[in-house]
Amino acid sequence: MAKFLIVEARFYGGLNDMLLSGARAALKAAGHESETITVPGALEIPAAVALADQSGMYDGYVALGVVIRGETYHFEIVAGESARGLMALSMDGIAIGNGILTVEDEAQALVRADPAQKDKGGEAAKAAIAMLELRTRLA
Ligand SMILES: Nc1c(NC[C@H](O)[C@H](O)[C@H](O)CO)[nH]c(=O)[nH]c1=O
Ligand SMILES: CC(=O)[C@@H](O)COP(=O)(O)O
Repeated sequence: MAKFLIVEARFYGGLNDMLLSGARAALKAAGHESETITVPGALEIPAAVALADQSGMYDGYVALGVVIRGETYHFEIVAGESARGLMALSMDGIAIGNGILTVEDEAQALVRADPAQKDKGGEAAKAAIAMLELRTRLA
């Protein structure tokens, strides 16, 4: 059994709840424990993962968030930089699954957050599990 930390940016409560449900279900189905922390937005997720990993308390991480395009360039920053930050941590050997939705509108987010539809929360959890297993095998 491994211990995962779910780091969620609760920008859209109902959508976040759906992502969280899918991620927790996937981790539990694989026999792993999980805890959840909340950060203000997707931009804060990579730093939260880095800080949590310094504690040595967790084996892997699942990043959950919803980024919906608005009127300005900020969407590109939030979507791109949160993904880049997670990728950098992943390249350092930290087992992470990226479940940050980057979508045009709430309808697209709903389909992807829903565990009964695209279940991106569960998908991110399964990716984190797979990367931890890979790291363990290659260690
Ligand atoms: N617009 C969205 C944000 N924006 C907030 C940023 O993530 C960040 O918290 C802020 O810029 C302060 O550093 N965050 C989301 O998760 N989703 C959005 O749609
Ligand atoms: C992704 C965002 O930061 C976005 O929701 C902000 O909206 P806006 O670009 O209209 O300020």
